[in-house]
Amino acid sequence: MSNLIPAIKVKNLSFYYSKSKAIEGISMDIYQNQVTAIIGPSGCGKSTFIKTLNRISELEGSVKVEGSVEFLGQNIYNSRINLNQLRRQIGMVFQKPNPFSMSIYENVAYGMRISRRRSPTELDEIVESALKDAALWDEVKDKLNKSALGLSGGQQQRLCIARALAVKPKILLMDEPCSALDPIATMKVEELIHSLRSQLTIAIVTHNMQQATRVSDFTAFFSTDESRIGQMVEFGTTEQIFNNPLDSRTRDYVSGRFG
Ligand SMILES: Nc1ncnc2c1ncn2[C@@H]1O[C@H](COP(=O)(O)OP(=O)(O)OP(=O)(O)O)[C@@H](O)[C@H]1O
Repeated sequence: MSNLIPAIKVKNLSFYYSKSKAIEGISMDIYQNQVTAIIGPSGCGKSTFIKTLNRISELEGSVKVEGSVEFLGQNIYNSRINLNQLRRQIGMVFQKPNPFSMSIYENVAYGMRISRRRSPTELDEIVESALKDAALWDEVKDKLNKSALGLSGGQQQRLCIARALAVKPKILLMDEPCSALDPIATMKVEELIHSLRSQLTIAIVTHNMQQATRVSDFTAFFSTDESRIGQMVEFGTTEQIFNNPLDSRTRDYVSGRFG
């Protein structure tokens, strides 16, 4: 525990969609090379929270953020932050696989083509390595030029993970990455999360409590207050949150009594 280094430090973060406050006063650290799960009942702000960590939440239109998110010693809400660079360093995988309508190869190469010029050999190497890291290489190596839309849902999700990994992010945010997948595809993504931990830091939103216990080292439990605003109730090791929660609301949720 004592060797843990925060990759992201969230301080007193609140987020509003127009004038409506979705989350309030969240403070927590996301530790390097650890998997942190965000769990809680529907509508408590899990997706909103995770999307504030690379400022994807701003794509929702008129939004407001209070508090800070420190990454590499800077508040990412500082006006001088380069958003493209931030989102390369903090990548994201969404609930529904969203491959682009192009070849498998081009999906993975996409982020590198727009960041800087690379030789074809260099691109080939990065694409192969990202597909291997995403545990998809063996299944697609003979059809790299085929459309990504012809892959199964589980393969498409691993392709989206490969696409995110290709630009070498420091952090990977995953918003319910298995909710559209069958149990076998889910197991593959969970194994992948395990193996990626040595390379990067992962924050994952999940509705599935077994999944949180299987894949994460730390867990944050979110809930809403009486005015329906999301807040963090408890943060701890996954072992502690599930076996020895300190707050009665966490206890009720992890034991399946509500949510
Ligand atoms: N684009 C949006 N515009 C306005 N309000 C939104 C928007 N997205 C989410 N909200 C609201 O913000 C609150 C938190 O939603 P959010 O999707 O972050 O919760 P969640 O915990 O991820 O829910 P779920 O588990 O159902 O996905 C909800 O009240 C929701 O209605």
